[in-house]
Amino acid sequence: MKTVVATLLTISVAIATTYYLRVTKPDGFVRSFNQSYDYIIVGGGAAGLVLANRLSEDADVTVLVLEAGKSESDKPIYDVPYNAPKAQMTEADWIYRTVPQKHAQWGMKNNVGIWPQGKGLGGSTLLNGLVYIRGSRHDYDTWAANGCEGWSYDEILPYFLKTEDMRETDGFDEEYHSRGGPIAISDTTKSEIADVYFEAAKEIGFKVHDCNGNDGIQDGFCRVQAIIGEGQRCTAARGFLHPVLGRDNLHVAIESHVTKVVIENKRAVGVEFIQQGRKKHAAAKREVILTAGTVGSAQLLLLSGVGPKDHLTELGIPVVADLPVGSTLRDHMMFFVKADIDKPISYTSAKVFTPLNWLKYYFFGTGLLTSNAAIESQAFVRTDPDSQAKSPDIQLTLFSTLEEHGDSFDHFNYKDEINEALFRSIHGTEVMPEGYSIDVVLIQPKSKGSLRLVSRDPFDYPLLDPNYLSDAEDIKTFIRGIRYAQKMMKTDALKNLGTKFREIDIPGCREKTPDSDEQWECFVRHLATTIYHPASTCKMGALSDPTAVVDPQLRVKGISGLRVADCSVMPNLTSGNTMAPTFMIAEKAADLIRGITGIKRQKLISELSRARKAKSIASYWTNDGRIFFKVTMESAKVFVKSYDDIAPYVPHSEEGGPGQTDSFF
Ligand SMILES: Cc1cc2nc3c(=O)[nH]c(=O)nc-3n(C[C@H](O)[C@H](O)[C@H](O)COP(=O)(O)OP(=O)(O)OC[C@H]3O[C@@H](n4cnc5c(N)ncnc54)[C@H](O)[C@@H]3O)c2cc1C
Repeated sequence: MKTVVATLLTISVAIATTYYLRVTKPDGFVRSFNQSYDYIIVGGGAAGLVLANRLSEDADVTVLVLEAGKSESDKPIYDVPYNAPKAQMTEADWIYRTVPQKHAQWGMKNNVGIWPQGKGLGGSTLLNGLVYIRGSRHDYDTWAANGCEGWSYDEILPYFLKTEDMRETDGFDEEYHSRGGPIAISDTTKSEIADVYFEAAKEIGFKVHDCNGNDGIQDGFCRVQAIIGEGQRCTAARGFLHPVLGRDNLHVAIESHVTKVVIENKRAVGVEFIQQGRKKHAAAKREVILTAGTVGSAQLLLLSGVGPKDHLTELGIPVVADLPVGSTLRDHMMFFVKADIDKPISYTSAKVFTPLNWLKYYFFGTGLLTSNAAIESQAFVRTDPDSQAKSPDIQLTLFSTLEEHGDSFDHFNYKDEINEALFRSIHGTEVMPEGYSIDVVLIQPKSKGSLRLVSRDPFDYPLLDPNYLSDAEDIKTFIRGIRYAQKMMKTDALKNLGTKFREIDIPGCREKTPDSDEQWECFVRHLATTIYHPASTCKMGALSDPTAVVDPQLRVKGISGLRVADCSVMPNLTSGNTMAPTFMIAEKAADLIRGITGIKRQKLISELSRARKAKSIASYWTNDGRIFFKVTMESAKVFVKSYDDIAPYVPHSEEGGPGQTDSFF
């Protein structure tokens, strides 16, 4: 009897300890403050926590992070990858809304769409779809060509690598992936249906590869990589903050809503914020860094007198700097096409949310709950055969389920009759149907919108007008994307699963000819929604660029001691989801702030030392005045500014001398 009790006791203690270790997180948040800090970071989201970690590496500087939301440490539910959609519309979501849209969202109540954005430590990494995709070489080379010096693909790739802790070993290419960074990246789960997508992709001629590798040329088909480690979501808080909460020089304050940047004589000297109903102030000795996201950072600049003169004057806000804050809002949109199948191999809530899967998740980090909402594969396509486009314009994301948002109908603000038409036959059934969804995403939208204040009250949500589908080109691209999705569904591989296209039957489009472009346009204008990637409200550009708010060092033009370093600075949307690029922006920002001109230099030094060991450089070539070299033993593509840097390591017998070019690119 004693042995049985002892065994049961030991098992219980083991279970309790495992559970505790997996679901509890450190706490280290301050409610009392110093008078001043070297750096004040506004917003503890994806970007803010990168900066908190990197800037506080230097023990001599003091850093304060102010986050409006709570810590997520008491909400383990955010960590479960399959729960991603359920984290929306909770207290970790600002639940913004768009203004009524003229050209889109016709199927939504008052043409108003809901815009989730994360609130709490981790920001939108608390509730996002976990997809880790960097965008294309062309995105960044275009940024650089348009005046953002230092932001070309070759220059920013090392910052992607710096963030990453790649957990996969299969096909791991060290030129494009690395281990040991703060954010765990794993391949998503691989259901039986995911294998079939690959067959389908090959059938229609997609190149199957790593969309985060391949020299930044995304075109093709790939598994989805996601911010998952040990089966759990690796939020920015888990990756960047928790390991450094013990640093004495880093203070993190939650439930601290920043209401204004204090700017004196064109210099940011501190911030005002409200914590638990009390107004507080913190002074910045060096810089205030805004990382409050695309909505929050722009809103704060406007409240602080930085923005379009007319708009500020209208609201009675004294103008500190006349800049086009909020004038170039952009967002990606998505549209789902769905198919039923007759094999029981897709995800359904009934199959996923079982007691056994919860046990597997909590104790072993395995099972269906570790799937990021059934998002398993993706394709990047240049759909326009006539265009000279250098990168894809459509992303197809394959969800191995028919359920978009768990079992909720409310996420998109669709009218009741639309909800009925779209979801009743999926969620309102006793046996949930099997199938898959192809999410067609417009990754290079031409439509451009705006963000404006509604009042001087910092707690009033701003007017968010993405102006979706106002550019007719966007509709054409969407329809071409839908045709690709149809093409995939018609492959033998997917037909063999019994693929049956799920007809869309919604009021407003019934009179259109079935499957005509006109009918698809009608569907898209009614049903397409945000895919939650608003960006570009504080656009980066050359000092001379009248559309830019920050310069390529991310400094707000005309104001010293103030930077913006989050998703809002993107000059243009990247081709894919925006979290990985935001991590990269913040990694680079940390170095810009610290005066490090780029880890390109560090990488160069280590590559040169490898070359020294290898005794030679195998080959080199030039491109746009830059010199690239390969060492003999390992393939390492690095560029240097001058031939002199590599000359000592180039053997005399080697072909090519100064000035010789090679058409490698
Ligand atoms: C539902 C959803 C799904 C998504 N899915 C994906 C995906 O699968 N893959 C992907 O790559 N990207 C995805 N994204 C986008 C991605 O998460 C964001 O682009 C990224 O997190 C932006 O980082 P950020 O630092 O700019 O802003 P955020 O991460 O949103 O952080 C901003 C932080 O600032 C805080 N803040 C705002 N205002 C104030 C204030 N006045 N005072 C103090 N704090 C403030 C906020 O509370 C928040 O914590 C998704 C986003 C959402 C919302």
